[in-house]
Amino acid sequence: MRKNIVAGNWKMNLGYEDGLSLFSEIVNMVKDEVVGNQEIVVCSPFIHLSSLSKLSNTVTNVHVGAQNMHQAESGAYTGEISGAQLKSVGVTHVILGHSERRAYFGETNALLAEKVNASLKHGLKPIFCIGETKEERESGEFFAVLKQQLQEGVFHLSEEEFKNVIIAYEPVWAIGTGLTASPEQAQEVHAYIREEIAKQYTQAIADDTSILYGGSANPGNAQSLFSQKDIDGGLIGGASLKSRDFIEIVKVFNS
Ligand SMILES: O=C(CO)COP(=O)(O)O
Repeated sequence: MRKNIVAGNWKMNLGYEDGLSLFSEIVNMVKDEVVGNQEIVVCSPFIHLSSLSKLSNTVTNVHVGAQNMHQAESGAYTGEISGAQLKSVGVTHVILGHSERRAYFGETNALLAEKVNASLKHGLKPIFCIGETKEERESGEFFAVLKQQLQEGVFHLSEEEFKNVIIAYEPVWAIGTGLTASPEQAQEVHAYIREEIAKQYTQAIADDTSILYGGSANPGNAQSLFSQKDIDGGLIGGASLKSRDFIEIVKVFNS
């Protein structure tokens, strides 16, 4: 059975104390209000990770993730962070291939494949993001774009390795824009992704892969998105910075 996962991506927001306060609120709300088997992953800036990971030890279903990592083990890579370093502070997940990393930092599928390998080597679960731009959606070529991102980014993995991968579909045109993919549009893509995984690996592996939706998800639209058959959770940006909004999204999986 695949897991329902709600992950928050804080992006480059929150000072140290503000991040700790938000996370403490989330942990307390999870203890009081979350009753399902859903997993929660908070992906914070690096400065918070060590402290959040300690706080997360008080609840079993809350995990801490990074938003990026370098593909090398260690060495002269000024300003970068390695999988081993993340692991050493208790991080369990890492977002890789976010469209902001692809667009602003030139991350290619080939580089991301190396980062995916490095994350798995250190026992970190990659939340691998794929998504098309507005132009790619309008031109109708978006399925081909998504397929290429999967093929070059994660489909080189063995079955055993791929079982640790979480996929996030984040249409670039829906990120931070207030424009959300309709539940039907998102479902169509999620079903396509699952089909491609089944073709590459097996139906059983495809059925067990959690595929998250990201892009202007909020407490008002989460229910209709998450009720779609192939949408197993969300990768939440803006709404993950407010504990109440984030927890209401998490609670969609309470029933
Ligand atoms: O990029 C996102 C999560 O990774 C989505 O951001 P928003 O939820 O702010 O649109």
